[in-house]
Parts: sequence; structure tokens; C-alpha cells
Amino acid sequence: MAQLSYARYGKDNIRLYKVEKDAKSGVQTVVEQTVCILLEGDIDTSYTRADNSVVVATDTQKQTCYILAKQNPINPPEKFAAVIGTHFVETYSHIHAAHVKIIQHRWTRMNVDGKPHPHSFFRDGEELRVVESVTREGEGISIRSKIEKLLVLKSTGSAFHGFHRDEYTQLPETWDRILSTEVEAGWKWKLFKKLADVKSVDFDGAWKAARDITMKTFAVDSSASVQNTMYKMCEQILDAVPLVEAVDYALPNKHYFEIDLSWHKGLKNTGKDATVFAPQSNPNGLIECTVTRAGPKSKL
Ligand SMILES: O=c1[nH]c(=O)c2[nH]c(=O)[nH]c2[nH]1
Repeated sequence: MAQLSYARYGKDNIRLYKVEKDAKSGVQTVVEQTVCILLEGDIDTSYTRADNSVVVATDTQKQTCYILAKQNPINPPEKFAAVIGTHFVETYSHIHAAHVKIIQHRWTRMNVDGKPHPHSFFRDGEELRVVESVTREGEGISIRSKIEKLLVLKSTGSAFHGFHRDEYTQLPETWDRILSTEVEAGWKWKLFKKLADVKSVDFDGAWKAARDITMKTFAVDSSASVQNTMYKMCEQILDAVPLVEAVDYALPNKHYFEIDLSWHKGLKNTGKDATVFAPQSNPNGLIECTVTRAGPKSKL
């Protein structure tokens, strides 16, 4: 005998673009997103007994996404995710939870002849703003905001020494190294009871604070390790955004190896003379942490 242990279904990769046109100034503002909606509820019979009467078609979910985008602001993505999730849980009595993920792509306004252009934009990097939300009937709306794919590098101001050494250790200590990573940072909001509670939150301000703290700390910290630098970032984000209950980072350590060129006419390219390096694509360190305000340590 088999049983359905867990099920959810929906539409992934819904591509969405919305333009706002200010008739007076002629200035237009654009937002582009990729949306994923996954529904949970009393849907077991659609799997076990071919009962499609309980299925809100994934095409309906996509159409709903477009309609809600027309009727509501889609930025900040946290609020739009909560609008979508609440719609499905409130509209269908047999749908009890909606998982909504929104990836927001960058369109940065062009400066032309020193002035912001009214309707032209460019992609200034692959960085993404991401929202993962779950709206659950009778519980509320949980939201995790994220920065992904923010590639950063500092050419000095980073050290790594004093680490455990034994017969397996080959890595030399360093007091001056290149530090580069692709930032994945998340901040989990305290549970919102209802949509109205989400509406008053400054999600854009929190995103900007998290991004600024990440960049500034990365730049100015005399880094003892990726671990210590990321912890400092988490502490500051918790301080800056009172409604956030946990901050997490996942930072790959993108290594740049020294190249000994002394074999060629005694060329000096190591230690303080190192200027030409070999960027490594793999393997890479991967350092992760979650920092919360208080309470007992949970096993992650
Ligand atoms: O900041 C670092 N943390 C580590 O845990 C580690 N391990 C390593 O080889 N290099 C580094 N750098």
C-alpha cells in the first residue's frame, strides 16, 4: 500500500513585467519578475483518484498572477507575494497554503548626458532580489527576503591565520589576501498575521539596509575570516531592521591563487610582490550561518 505523504503544485517561471507611466512628467518605471506559485490543500484526490475537481489549474494560477499584477503594485515583491498568497488561500476553501517565490531582476535607469533617462534602463549585473513566502490559512504570512548573486571582491584587507593545523594541513597562513564572494543573504521577517500587517512594512528600506551593510562591511572590515565578517553583517542587519528575526548568509570563498614565476628569470610574483593571480572556479570554500536575536541555539 502507498500513501501520498506531501503534495503541492502550481506554476513556475511566470515571467512578469509591469510599467508605471507618470503622465505628468513622462517618467516611466519598470519592474521585471519571475514568479513561482505552489499550492497546498485538500488536493490528494487529484493524485490518488484522478479527481480534477479539486485542481485550480496551473494556467488559472498564471492568469491570476497577471490579474493581481494589474490590480496591485508588484513592487516591493514582498507585498506582491503576500497579495498572491492571500488571494489563493482566501478564494479557495480547500487551498490551505500558498508558497510564492518572486525573483526580481534588475532594471537600472540609464543616465544619459548626466541626466536620468525617463524610459531607458540597463542590467547592471546579475544580482537578484528574491522573496520566498508562505501564506498559511489560520497561521499567517511568513516572508524571507534575499539578495542573490551579488559578486564582490576586495584586493586587500583580508587575512586568514591562526586556523587549526595538523598533519592534513597544507594551507599557509596569510595576513593579506584577495577576498571575493557571491553574496547570498537572507532575512526572515517575524510572522505576519494578515495581509494588512504586511502592507505597512518598509521592505525596500530593509533591502537597501541589508545591501548597504553587506557592501560596507565587506569593504571596510579588516577581515579575519569569511565567518567573522559575515557574522558582523548579520548583527548589523538585525540591529537595523527590528521586524527581522533571523539573518542568514551563504558565502562561497572564491579563491585567487598566487603564481610563482621565479622559474622565469627570477620574476618576483609571490607574497608582497604578487600582482598576477590565477582565479579559481572550483573547488571553493562555502561558509554559511544564521544569526537570530536570542533563544536557544537550534541545530541547523
Ligand atoms: O575565511 C576563510 N574561512 C575558512 O574556513 C577557510 N578555509 C580556507 O581554506 N580558507 C578559508 N578562509
